[in-house]
Amino acid sequence: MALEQAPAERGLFITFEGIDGAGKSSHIDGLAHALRAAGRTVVVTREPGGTPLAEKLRTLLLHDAMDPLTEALLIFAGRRDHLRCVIEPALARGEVVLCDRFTDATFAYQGAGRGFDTVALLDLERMAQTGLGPQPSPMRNPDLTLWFDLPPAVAAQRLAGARVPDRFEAQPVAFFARVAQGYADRAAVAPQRFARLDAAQPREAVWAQLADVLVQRGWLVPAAGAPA
Ligand SMILES: Nc1ncnc2c1ncn2[C@@H]1O[C@H](COP(=O)(O)OP(=O)(O)O)[C@@H](O)[C@H]1O
Ligand SMILES: Cc1cn([C@H]2C[C@H](O)[C@@H](COP(=O)(O)OP(=O)(O)O)O2)c(=O)[nH]c1=O
Repeated sequence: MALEQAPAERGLFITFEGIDGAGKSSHIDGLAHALRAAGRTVVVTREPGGTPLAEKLRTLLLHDAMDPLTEALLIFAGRRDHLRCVIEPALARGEVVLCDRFTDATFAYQGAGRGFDTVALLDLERMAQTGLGPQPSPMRNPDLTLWFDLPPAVAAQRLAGARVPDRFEAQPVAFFARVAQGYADRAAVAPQRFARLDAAQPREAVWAQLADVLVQRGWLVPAAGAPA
């Protein structure tokens, strides 16, 4: 779908979520390109990571064994640094932040996947995502979460042979079934924020769904002659 300039200029925080292999990374650059073509300044970033400190934590998280609380604390420590150093400043400048995974991944992987206490995660979420600027402000949450929903067996097939698995990707399909349910649970409590994409469709069809979500929100408009 071809897209052209949209009027909105406030900062936008858009996250990409789904189990490993769901197809998130395949579409982030495409959306960045479409938004830039529409006149927006776009920051593409990821979690765990996104700052020098948080990237160091990412390396530890993806490769070193640790207990569940340590894992959760490192994830939120990196997230706060990422929010303070990258995400909040970009949003304050009116830019679009596209982030490959954010807090929903923590509820899905550490909470549903590993069975870590969800109430503790809610506390950590509140602590890490508030008090980020000089003025009191509500907890920072994404404006939109693009949820790439794909059956775990299909994701496993797509990933087989595609790349060397990290500590999370090496988990069995049953783990990803719990993670997928974790995403579904998060989506159920924030239906306005979540947009579910049927990620089992071919790449072009997934992109068409994604672009349509942005068009429906008024953040992109279809170019003249392009399908609405
Ligand atoms: N819609 C699709 N249909 C088939 N294969 C896909 C599709 N989207 C992505 N892939 C492939 O699946 C694998 C995982 O995609 P990727 O975008 O890296 O997923 P993620 O970032 O969610 O882990 C890659 O080999 C990619 O080329
Ligand atoms: C953000 C986040 C990621 N993860 C996991 C999910 C992924 O398996 C892994 C790395 O995420 P990701 O960057 O999506 O990996 P890749 O680019 O290799 O697909 O970290 C968590 O367990 N909790 C979190 O809060």
